[in-house]
Amino acid sequence: MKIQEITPYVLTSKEKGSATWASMMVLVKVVTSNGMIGYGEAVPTLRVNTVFSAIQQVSKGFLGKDTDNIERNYHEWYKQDFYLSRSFESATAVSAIDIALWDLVGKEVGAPLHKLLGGKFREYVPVYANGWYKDCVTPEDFAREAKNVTRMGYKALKFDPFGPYYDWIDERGLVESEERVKAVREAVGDEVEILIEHHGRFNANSAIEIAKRLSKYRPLFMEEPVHHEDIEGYRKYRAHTSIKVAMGERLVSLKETLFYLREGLVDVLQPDLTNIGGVTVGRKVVSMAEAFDVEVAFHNAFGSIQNSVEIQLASVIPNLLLLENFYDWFPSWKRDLVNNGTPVESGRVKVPNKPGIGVEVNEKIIEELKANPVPLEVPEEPVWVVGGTWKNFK
Ligand SMILES: O=C(O)[C@H](O)[C@@H](O)[C@H](O)[C@H](O)CO
Ligand SMILES: [Mg+2]
Repeated sequence: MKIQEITPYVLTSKEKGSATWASMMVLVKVVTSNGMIGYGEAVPTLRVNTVFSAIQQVSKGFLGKDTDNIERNYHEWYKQDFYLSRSFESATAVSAIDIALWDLVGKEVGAPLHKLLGGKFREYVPVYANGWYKDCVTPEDFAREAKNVTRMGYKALKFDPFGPYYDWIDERGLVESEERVKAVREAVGDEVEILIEHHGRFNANSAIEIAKRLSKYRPLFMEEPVHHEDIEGYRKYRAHTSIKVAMGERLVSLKETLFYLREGLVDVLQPDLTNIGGVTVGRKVVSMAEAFDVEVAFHNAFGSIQNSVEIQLASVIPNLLLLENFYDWFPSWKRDLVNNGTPVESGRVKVPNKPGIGVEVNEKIIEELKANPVPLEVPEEPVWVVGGTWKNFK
């Protein structure tokens, strides 16, 4: 099949998601010469505008190509772009198109991705909850909502307990963060896993202090304890802590990932198929992690196409730890965007057997919610913060 049209869409509505960027989706629709349709998804963040135009640019490299040659098509873009390894916009654009191509090939042969990728390793993908702590500030707020998450059947949940602290944290911040984590541990009991999100925002000294205070609550992992590119910070953190480190959502290539694995900086890799290079690069990255004895917990914070394709890849790999899940905290239109939903039951998702990425898109929602890409406002609370938590409680 020849690639005939590639169309990006920005979807948004008044209904708020768990964070500013969680209220949007950047969708890519690919149509072939024989009228088949595949869908992919790109990352929004504050770059909705530039990602939208990156998709238009990257499309020029894919139009007229054959959907049978997914690997070669990716490589062709790698060759053309020159700055791909340095451009988040190009990486997410090519990822979205790649996901749509895998969707198309699955639909063409009538097989779900898991079948094309080696077959199911598991029928159910274990997930952890994120996005559940909107507007939580006090320990009581966190405890109440965490309890609710466990009542919904989740066995693992992630949260960022650090309020507005950035770069460094003082005694007051350490005390407040600890009170929140303690409250959550007490609310969920010993058997539910707690994952601590730092959003890559501390210097190593502060992150190490945090680890000292929080280790006793047995977090499953500490996510992005230091700034993403702070290699020396990661090394220092590793030298002073024994707690597991998770990272990877901002990685944009196979070889960038190799660096973190080979340096021994990561225990749990968190690749995101919507910026690592789609399924084509994503499947290599998770196999490489397997060889390093590193588990995988896919980053999955944006929309229902990302969620669907990640369920497929998560179902086939032996080294899966968990898949991130916002599904229950999506604005409702993100759930409605796909016809056959992927609900979470008892902390896991049943792997769909429908062709391609395993879901069908409801085009009516696209027509209703498509919007012109416009530069986003930059509010005091950064877009990556779960809404209403960028506050101190005392
Ligand atoms: O691991 C993650 O999920 C990310 O770091 C973020 O994507 C956030 O948690 C998100 O900002 C909340 O919407
Ligand atoms: Mg994160």
